[in-house]
Amino acid sequence: MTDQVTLTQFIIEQQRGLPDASGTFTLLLNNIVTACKQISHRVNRGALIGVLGSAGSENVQGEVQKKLDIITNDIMVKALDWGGHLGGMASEEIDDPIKIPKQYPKGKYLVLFDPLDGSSNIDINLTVGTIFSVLRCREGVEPETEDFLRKGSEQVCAGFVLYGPSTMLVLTTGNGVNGFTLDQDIGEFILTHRNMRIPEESSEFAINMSNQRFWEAPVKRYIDECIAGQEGPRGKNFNMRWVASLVADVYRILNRGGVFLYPYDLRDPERPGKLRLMYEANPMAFIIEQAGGLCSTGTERILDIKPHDIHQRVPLIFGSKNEIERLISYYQQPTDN
Ligand SMILES: O=P(O)(O)OC[C@H]1O[C@](O)(COP(=O)(O)O)[C@@H](O)[C@@H]1O
Ligand SMILES: [Mg+2]
Ligand SMILES: [Mg+2]
Repeated sequence: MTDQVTLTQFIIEQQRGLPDASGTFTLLLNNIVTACKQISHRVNRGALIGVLGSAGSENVQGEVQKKLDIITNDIMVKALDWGGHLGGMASEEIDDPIKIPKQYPKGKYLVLFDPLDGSSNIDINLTVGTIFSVLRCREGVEPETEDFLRKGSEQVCAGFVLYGPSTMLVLTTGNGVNGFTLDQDIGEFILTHRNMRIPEESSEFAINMSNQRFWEAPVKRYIDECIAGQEGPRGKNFNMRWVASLVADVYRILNRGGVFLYPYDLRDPERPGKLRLMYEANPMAFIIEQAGGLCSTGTERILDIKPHDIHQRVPLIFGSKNEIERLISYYQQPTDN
């Protein structure tokens, strides 16, 4: 007997407290986790098994796909479709919702996922991840696109797996945020980071500075004030980090606080942001809020957005509570641009 708590034990323990729990959710999560272990293995083997590099194709958003974008998407779909707990799925890499094959039973959940987040980093051996969001669906009905288009506040579970120096799972079911580390020797995720909380104060920001000339006034002001440091209006020095893998930037902020911004910018006025609402912003917003942080577009809480498209993009600003409140207040003040 050991004091270690496995992910399965942790989930079963949590479900015991719920009156109408049937065990289906535990099975669903188990299948997601199995897929992520397979992905972890592929990412870790990398060049040894010939999975790096471009696939030479584009996804629905016109982005060049890496081989691993396609491989990880296939792993997720295969691990999830047969179990009888899903009504349907949606993936960053596939235009329309993915139907459950006729021979398999249909269940009461929908899963939306980004199978490989930060994939532009994969060939340079930096941290990447898998992000997922779970919604309820009408049972026994073939879900239409409309059934997926629900506010983030309706998520029943959200999580991400980080393929970094350690493989880690960060998870919320609406009852705080917990982190699990994959013990490669026994193939189990072990609870290592209980009840993760984002520090309310911070002096670290994350933004892609190369877009500076396209930012709107509130973002310019916030970043200028950070950079002005001790001599500026904030009266303290700030540090900057930008991994360009959302999963890694979120994980850092969960641990030591900070602010992440991928704001609306004027590069392409038709494009509302870079990151995708349904399988990037929503699951991360659920996790960030459950850990005591805030998540916004600058003018609206992410979890309150009524979606209109599975692949829609949003401005995304999140992190330590006091800093995000300050940023939101800048958006509320009249400016020149
Ligand atoms: O390259 P940029 O413009 O800095 O964007 C980085 C952002 O794009 C992403 O890589 C988008 O995710 P995908 O790799 O899943 O398309 C985020 O993980 C990251 O925060
Ligand atoms: Mg992504
Ligand atoms: Mg991706």
